[in-house]
Amino acid sequence: MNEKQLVGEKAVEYVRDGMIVGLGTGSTAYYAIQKLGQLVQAGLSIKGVPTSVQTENLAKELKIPLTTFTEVDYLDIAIDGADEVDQQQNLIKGGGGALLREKIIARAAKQFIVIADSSKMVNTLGTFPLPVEVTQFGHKVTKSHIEALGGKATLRQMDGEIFISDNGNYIYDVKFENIMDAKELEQALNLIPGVVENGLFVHMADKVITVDKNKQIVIR
Ligand SMILES: O=C[C@H](O)[C@H](O)[C@H](O)COP(=O)(O)O
Repeated sequence: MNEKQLVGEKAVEYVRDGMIVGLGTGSTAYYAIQKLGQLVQAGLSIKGVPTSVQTENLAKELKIPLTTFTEVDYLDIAIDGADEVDQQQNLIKGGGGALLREKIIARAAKQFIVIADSSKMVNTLGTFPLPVEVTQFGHKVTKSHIEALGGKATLRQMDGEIFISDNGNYIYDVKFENIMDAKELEQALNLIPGVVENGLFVHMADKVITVDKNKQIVIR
């Protein structure tokens, strides 16, 4: 079993009957959702809230019942991947472009469980360019304000076109040298008009499930 599957399936052990479950996005969350699909087929009763259209489609294929924030105002648990996890369990997320819905869902969850293979564990955040979701309107001006904070911003492209998020926004991937104060940067970015959200998740993870050098699961 690969590391992503190991951590993804481990996280599902925290899901109990009757829970409202935030369903993450990406190649690690995929394994958690697959496992949840199997458990639902075997009789587990849950309702999922997907963090992206991609995950919504996957959950529908697997016949996982879904709900929305018009019906619920909190979640019991959310399970999601990360692009980087530092030693304080702060995260960079959004490599798949789902950061906005992911952050709303993580914040609404009583328990936020992060699943990360060993390649995601870092001392300091910032090797992975930080995704910043911005409105299309005025995005070049917004970019210059983002870069004034010290990073180099690149407008995300996909298949030769500008990438558009599930919320209809653009994403800039911003390379900072080292992110020394994640909380300060998270707040400074979100104060810029035109920035909708950024991929820094500070003090949000309740548990990180990863794998050590001996391929043993580590929960911290
Ligand atoms: O927008 C995408 C999400 O933040 C993902 O959780 C993150 O990019 C990690 O994805 P993966 O598990 O595919 O590495």
